[in-house]
Amino acid sequence: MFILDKKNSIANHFLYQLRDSEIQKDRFRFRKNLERLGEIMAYEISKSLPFYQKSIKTPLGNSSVELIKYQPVLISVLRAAIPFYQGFLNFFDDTDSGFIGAYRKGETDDSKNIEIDYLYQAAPSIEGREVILIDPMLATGKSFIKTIENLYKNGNPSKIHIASVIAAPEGIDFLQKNTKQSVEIWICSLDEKLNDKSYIIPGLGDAGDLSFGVKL
Ligand SMILES: O=P(O)(O)OC[C@H]1O[C@H](OP(=O)(O)OP(=O)(O)O)[C@H](O)[C@@H]1O
Ligand SMILES: O=c1cc[nH]c(=O)[nH]1
Ligand SMILES: [Mg+2]
Repeated sequence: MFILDKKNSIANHFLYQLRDSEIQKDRFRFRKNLERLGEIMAYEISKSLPFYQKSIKTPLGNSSVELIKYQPVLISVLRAAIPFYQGFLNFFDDTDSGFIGAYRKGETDDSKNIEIDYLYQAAPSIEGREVILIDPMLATGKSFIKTIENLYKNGNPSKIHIASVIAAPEGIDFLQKNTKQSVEIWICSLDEKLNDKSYIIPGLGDAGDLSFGVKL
């Protein structure tokens, strides 16, 4: 598992602004910081992808470069993923994307009752491809598991990456126990625990609501 804030960097500033209960009220800045972390995580994940050598003709001579063989398919779990996903798309600018409409039902009950309503899936073939599942919050892990189960209808991926901003240990555990294929987990920060409503503590609150307003 890769955890971005294990090493100090400018990303700490973006995480700080996302978490701070006053600064996060600036919705534009909140979305922008998610997007910036999406770009940073895309960069980190890119280092793990297969590369091939390509020669280049400059106006003055010849050079060569290593390029990514196949850009990974990006899967965005609506709605909170939209700004974080945009960061990935800024870097993997020519790849295929898929969109999942999922949300946690029964958020006011205790965590065991949380179920995921899976309303919409529009995704390309993922057969033999590397896939990055993108959602800024990894709480119980149920949204990711539901997404993975349904995505297999679109083929067997060569590799699944999970990219999140803040994760709870309970969610990481749930993911590792409930995936038939091993998944590579990339997060910006690992928090303490879930509360009795399955919100991440200390977390940042509700990422979807902070980005777009409270949904009914
Ligand atoms: O790990 P889990 O317990 O499944 O929780 C994480 C999910 O909760 C949030 O979405 P939410 O259901 O609030 O929908 P939203 O994006 O519309 O706000 C978040 O964006 C994840 O999709
Ligand atoms: O803490 C949490 C848990 C799920 N979804 C969020 O937006 N925040
Ligand atoms: Mg939400």
